[in-house]
Amino acid sequence: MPVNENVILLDIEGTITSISFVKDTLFPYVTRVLEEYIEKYWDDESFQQDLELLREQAVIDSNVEGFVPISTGDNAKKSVINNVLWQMTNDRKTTALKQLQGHIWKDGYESGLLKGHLYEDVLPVLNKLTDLGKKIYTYSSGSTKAQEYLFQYSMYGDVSGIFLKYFDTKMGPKGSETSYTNIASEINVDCSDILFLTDVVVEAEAAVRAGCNSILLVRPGNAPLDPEKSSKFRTIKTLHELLEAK
Ligand SMILES: CSCCC(=O)C(=O)COP(=O)(O)O
Ligand SMILES: [Mg+2]
Repeated sequence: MPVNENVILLDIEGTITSISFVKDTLFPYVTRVLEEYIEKYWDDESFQQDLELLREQAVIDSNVEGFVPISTGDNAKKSVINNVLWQMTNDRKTTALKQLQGHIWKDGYESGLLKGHLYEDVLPVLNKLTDLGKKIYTYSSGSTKAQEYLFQYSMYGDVSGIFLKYFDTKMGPKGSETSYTNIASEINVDCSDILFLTDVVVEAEAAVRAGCNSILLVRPGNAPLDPEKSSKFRTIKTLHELLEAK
């Protein structure tokens, strides 16, 4: 069997989806519609929950350099917009930002403006792995809703059925070992039965510290890997290599 582990846990951006789709399509979409979205949904319960998370995050962030506070009263909407834009400029992976982004992308996917990008090897290989009895999950900084929309409205149609469950930063940050033990206990397997695929060495290292195995993806447009730090890991260019004998 080319892959020993029974669980394949996939990072999204830089692993099965291009970084360019996230940075040049998804993020600019949020920047473009943010003001209109906040005006339209301000009083909705779903947005008020997102706002509560953003306010909680703002308390945590108050000492971060360049922090943009969220105010109450007349300036509240403007301050939320500025806080979100500040977080996005710094590519922060806070659960609060990611939850809001996921909700904003929903409209874009439903209107057909956004189509989730997947590298062409992803579906054939994941289908093959599923046929071999492997269980497929994702773990991304993007919220579980953002992940679900990306697969539901992908460039290949609705492919969400391939994935048994999506995990996000509610499991913990991707550079933290405990996030991987949390995921293992959520799906009731031992870490050693999980193969985590990612483009980021720090994430691979955290997964390995937790007892998982990890392989690095080298996709076009990814940041170059540090040769020394990445040398401990197998690197592959497409998922097809998972099906080849090692
Ligand atoms: C699920 S698509 C949105 C991706 C995103 O917002 C992000 O920050 C990428 O994180 P990843 O952990 O998939 O590299
Ligand atoms: Mg990634």
